[in-house]
Amino acid sequence: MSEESSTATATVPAPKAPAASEGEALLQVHDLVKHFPIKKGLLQRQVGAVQAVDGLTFDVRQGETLGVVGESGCGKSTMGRLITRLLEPTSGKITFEGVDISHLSTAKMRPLRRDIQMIFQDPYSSLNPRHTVGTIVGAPFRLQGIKTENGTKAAVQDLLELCGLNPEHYNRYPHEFSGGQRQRIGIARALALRPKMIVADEPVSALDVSIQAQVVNLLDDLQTELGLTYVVIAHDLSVVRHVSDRVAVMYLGKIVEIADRDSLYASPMHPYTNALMSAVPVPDPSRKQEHNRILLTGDVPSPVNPPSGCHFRTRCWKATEKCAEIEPPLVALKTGHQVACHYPENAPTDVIAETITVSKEAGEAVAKAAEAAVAAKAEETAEAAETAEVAEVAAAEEAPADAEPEAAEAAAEESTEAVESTEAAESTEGADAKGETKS
Ligand SMILES: Nc1ncnc2c1ncn2[C@@H]1O[C@H](COP(=O)(O)OP(=O)(O)OP(=O)(O)O)[C@@H](O)[C@H]1O
Repeated sequence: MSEESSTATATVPAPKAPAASEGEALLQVHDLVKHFPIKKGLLQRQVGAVQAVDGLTFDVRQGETLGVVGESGCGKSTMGRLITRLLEPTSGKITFEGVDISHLSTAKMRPLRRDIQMIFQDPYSSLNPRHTVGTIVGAPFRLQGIKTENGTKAAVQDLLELCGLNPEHYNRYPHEFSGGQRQRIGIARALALRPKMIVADEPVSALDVSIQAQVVNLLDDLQTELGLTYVVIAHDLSVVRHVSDRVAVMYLGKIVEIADRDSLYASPMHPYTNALMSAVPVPDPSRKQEHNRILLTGDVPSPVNPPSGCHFRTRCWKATEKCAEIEPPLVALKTGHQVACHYPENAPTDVIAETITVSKEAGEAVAKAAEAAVAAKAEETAEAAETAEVAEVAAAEEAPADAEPEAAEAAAEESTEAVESTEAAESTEGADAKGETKS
């Protein structure tokens, strides 16, 4: 970094002292679930749910980059929006620096928005075309009511410089920039309040390959310079390999494998991870012979009605009856290497026998719990159906809007989500089109 820019960055608020030391968990996620309700009919009764995220448990350590990979629709973006609290979780716990943020209200989340920021995939739709770069990057200061030493303009120009943009372009509009430059503007905006953690959802997939490397390198440099913690969501395994310290592989709302990058790439244990890895092209023709390509058949099943047991079993060449009956728990087969599979590959042989016993016991416990849950659910559904019927009759006879408690509740839930999501989008001033359409 030039002398000029290092002097300049001094006007931006100084980074807050990290509360967690190196290697300690900054973010802890426990059994996180997000089910989007599917509603039908005049009364908008819930007839099912998209199980986008279905029980995620993981940590993000101070200063590391956790890469999250998986096919389209497996719940990566939903996970990202949950941990930045752009979405309200259905259940589970999210702890940031020891504080439970799972169900914090919009007002209580506001100060925390300074610490957790998001970079969106599409630099074309995440920047307001009617605002100048100065307004876009300066928005977080305005929204949080922060006064900077030499004024917002100087702070914004420092941020532009930090992200490799010309500070003179302060008054330009997004359409005057290329895709890579726009993503840099998005990064500058995310950095404005010196966050501790940044969730980057497919930060380079909308960019040309030549530009991708520049943006990845910029993220790398900023991490070193500012001590940032990243969660990088991507479907490109080479990008994830380059940026990550640890990698989590997701399939249909669940983490199927999580490990240190080198361990995961050298000896992937879950058949799904193996299949993903084998799909990466090998540039060296002499190594092509030994490269066994695993072709996955079919599509990812619908998250509305996922397969029983192991979600991957319908596409897995190793699946047996056991996989349909018992959901494999995520267990550590090596230090720092967890996998959820009854028949893991590349696992140390001494731990396999042990794991099989553990997973059998855990599986039995899960099966028992599932049976109990099904019985409880059946009872609950019967009760709910009865209540709904009574409400429907009352609705038909008297005041229709007031007499449908379920629908009213669901609407309230949805509007809370919409408010949350709008507020969050505001905090970054990012009109993220995907979020707007989905939420
Ligand atoms: N607001 C929503 N309402 C209903 N379903 C949703 C909503 N948001 C996401 N989904 C569904 O949840 C599932 C997971 O979506 P998500 O976008 O998290 O997956 P992804 O792995 O990020 O995929 P992609 O890489 O294509 O964005 C999908 O089936 C999607 O259709």
